[in-house]
Amino acid sequence: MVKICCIGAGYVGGPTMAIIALKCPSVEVAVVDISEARIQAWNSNQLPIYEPGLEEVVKQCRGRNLFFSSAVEKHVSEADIIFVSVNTPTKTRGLGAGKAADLTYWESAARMIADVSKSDKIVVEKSTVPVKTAEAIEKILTHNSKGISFQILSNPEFLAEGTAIQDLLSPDRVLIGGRETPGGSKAIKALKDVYAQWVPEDRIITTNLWSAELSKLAANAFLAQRISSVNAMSALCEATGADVSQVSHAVGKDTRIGPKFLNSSVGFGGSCFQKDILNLVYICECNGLIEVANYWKQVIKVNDYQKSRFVNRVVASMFNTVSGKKIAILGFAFKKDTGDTRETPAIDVCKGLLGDKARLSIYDPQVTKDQIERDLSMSKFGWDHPVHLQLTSPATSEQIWDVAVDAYEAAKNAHGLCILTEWDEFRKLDYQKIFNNMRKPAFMFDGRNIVDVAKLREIGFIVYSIGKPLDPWLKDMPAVA
Ligand SMILES: NC(=O)C1=CN([C@@H]2O[C@H](COP(=O)(O)OP(=O)(O)OC[C@H]3O[C@@H](n4cnc5c(N)ncnc54)[C@H](O)[C@@H]3O)[C@@H](O)[C@H]2O)C=CC1
Ligand SMILES: O=C(O)[C@H]1O[C@H](OP(=O)(O)OP(=O)(O)OC[C@H]2O[C@@H](n3ccc(=O)[nH]c3=O)[C@H](O)[C@@H]2O)[C@H](O)[C@@H](O)[C@@H]1O
Repeated sequence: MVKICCIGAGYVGGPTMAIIALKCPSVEVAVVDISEARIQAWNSNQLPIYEPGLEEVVKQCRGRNLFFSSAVEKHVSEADIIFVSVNTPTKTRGLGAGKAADLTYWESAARMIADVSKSDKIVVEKSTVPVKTAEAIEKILTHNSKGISFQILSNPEFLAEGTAIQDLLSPDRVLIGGRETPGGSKAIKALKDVYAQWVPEDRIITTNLWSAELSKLAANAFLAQRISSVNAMSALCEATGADVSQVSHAVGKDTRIGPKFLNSSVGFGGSCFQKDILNLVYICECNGLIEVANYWKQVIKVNDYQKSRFVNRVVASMFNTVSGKKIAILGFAFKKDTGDTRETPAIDVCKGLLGDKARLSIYDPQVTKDQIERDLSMSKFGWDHPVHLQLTSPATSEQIWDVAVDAYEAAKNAHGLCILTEWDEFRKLDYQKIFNNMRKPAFMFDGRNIVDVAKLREIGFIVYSIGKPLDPWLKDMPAVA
């Protein structure tokens, strides 16, 4: 029986291994983590992450051929194939701080694999890593290898949160990179055999190691670039009276461009886009490719611009001050159908409004108060470390934000309402009821373009919706970041 061990029981390790266990009943899969709490949660009825469809898959396989354990060394030493899916945060100190990937967790996992292995292993990079990481990992593994053979493969993950199960069951492609040697080819075949249990052969792409590592960074950079492109257009739409949804639709009809990923928003969030582009920028700089680095840097600059543009719109519309005013924040997760808040644009928007002394009432169907508290007190990039190693600054004594049980409570007596996540339930709210219980004039700032602007204006709201023709009220308000 093939034994697989995955180091890192997170958003990638957990769901990916659950699907492998589901589709390969003859493979034994152990998912291990240094965080005891996370492993306990995976073994409980309250999984540590929210992902539609995940619970059913875990329940079906857990205890059969899927195991969650904190006995890291035991499972690593017994495995034939070891996936490494640990955090690869942005460095906060030293060389490359603010850009380069911090490979501390990866390196410690690799050293541990080298220490405890007694038989040949295939080690799979599942985490997103800088191109050429495999070379460094190989050195760590083969130094002191006691005659054991290690084959390194790059098998980056392309799942998106909220649709992880679907993405894993029916991936656009599975990418496997390996050494162009007989040993490398054998390892690639072994991993390919696992995926081939459910992924059609023509969707399993094999490449050399460096192409696989770089393709992952490139894919995320291209995706984020599309969002920054449409968001840049949204600012121009507001200035000219064009409607960004109409522009996206018209542009996306070109089959060479395609309709996906063209929704204008308050900015992209999530654990990877920014981190991976910063990493790409750093790699370009290290290779002396300054123009290329600057090109990709601009994707992040536009994203930051979009978030501050939104905050400025809110403040400028409300007579240039939100001091002491209650503002409802609907949605805190970085996208719908996930409880994940890593790099969510809501953090920057909330911090921007709190900086102008607003009082916030936050509601998100999947994000807890504790999480919001951590996010609003955490330093930049602090979140991307195992939970027990995260540093937060002490909460402010004067708490100027709170969490509401639902959207109606959040909006009660509020001056304004900001939609920051596109949860389906926000489309179906009784906006007349919300309007009746708000201060007047009542403002709606839709950062996700999900409300019916005409209907809300009919009710009496002053509406700002990203990239849409401006409300007459907003036309005279200077709000460019
Ligand atoms: N979240 C996502 O949607 C995607 C993430 N990725 C990449 O996958 C990697 C992992 O991301 P997530 O799963 O989101 O992170 P995560 O933070 O949810 O999970 C990482 C886990 O690794 C554990 N860990 C860290 N060092 C360890 C060690 N030495 N031994 C055992 N466990 C250790 C942590 O405790 C944590 O539970 C990152 O490189 C990320 O860029 C790639 C595609 C999608
Ligand atoms: O490497 C990763 O971590 C993953 O990053 C993204 O997945 P994810 O961040 O989970 O979610 P996306 O659906 O890509 O959304 C990212 C952000 O962009 C925003 N977005 C997305 C699409 C769009 O049209 N407009 C837009 O603003 C979302 O609201 C969200 O804040 C990629 O889609 C995955 O392929 C990749 O594996």
